[in-house]
Amino acid sequence: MAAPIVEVLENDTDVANRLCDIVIDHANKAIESDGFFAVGFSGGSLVKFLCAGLPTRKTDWAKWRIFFCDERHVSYDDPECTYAQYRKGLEGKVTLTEDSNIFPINPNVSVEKAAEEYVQKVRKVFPGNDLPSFHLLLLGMGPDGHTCSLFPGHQLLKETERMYAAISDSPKPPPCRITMTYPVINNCKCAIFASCGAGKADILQRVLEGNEADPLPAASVRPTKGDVMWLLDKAAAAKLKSCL
Ligand SMILES: O=C1O[C@H](COP(=O)(O)O)[C@@H](O)[C@H](O)[C@H]1O
Repeated sequence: MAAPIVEVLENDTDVANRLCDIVIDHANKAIESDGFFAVGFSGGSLVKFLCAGLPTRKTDWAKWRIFFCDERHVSYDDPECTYAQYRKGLEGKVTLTEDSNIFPINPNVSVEKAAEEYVQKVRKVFPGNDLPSFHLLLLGMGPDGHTCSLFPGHQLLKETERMYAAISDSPKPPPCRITMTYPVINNCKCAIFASCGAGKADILQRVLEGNEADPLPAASVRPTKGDVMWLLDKAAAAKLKSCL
């Protein structure tokens, strides 16, 4: 298991640019070697970072297979819907076709059923693989150390079987979501976190340097055969001893 790679950039614009450059590089290499690019998108600040820069770069969007690392169980017209946020941000710039190159959850069934259905969608893109290995997961981290919809102290941190699970008691609203779990997260080829702002500084220090006995959710993202990278702005990195 490789140690996390940490890059500190001047500000959030530089983080977004660097992130988009790296994503496109991974995408084009995966398309060349495997014929498709399986990527997990997160919500929150990642939406703005990716929508700003991805459309200006060259890639074959038809070969992308965009899944969600987590998603809120709300209708597509709800402003909390991550899928809708990406659609809005990329509209008119990138051709996104539902269940062809982008895979939303089904909000019209129960959250448990939506998680089960989503596993089937993932399986279709990785036929024959018991545990898919995404080319890239793009992750955010909340100020409590959560990533995806895996929250500190939640029982889903112990999930070992299902690759996506439902959560109905998310401490951050909305309460009902579906989320990737560690078995599939830590089977990815590469995971990249992008975190910006002074509000993340304390928790980042704990996640990256805390060596805690009961690690925060973001600290448990350690792909067994892949890399984990952190792209930070100076404000978020301000309390890292290794960056002083
Ligand atoms: O609720 C969520 O929050 C996390 C972190 O968001 P951020 O805005 O603090 O970067 C996000 O990664 C996740 O996808 C989302 O559902």
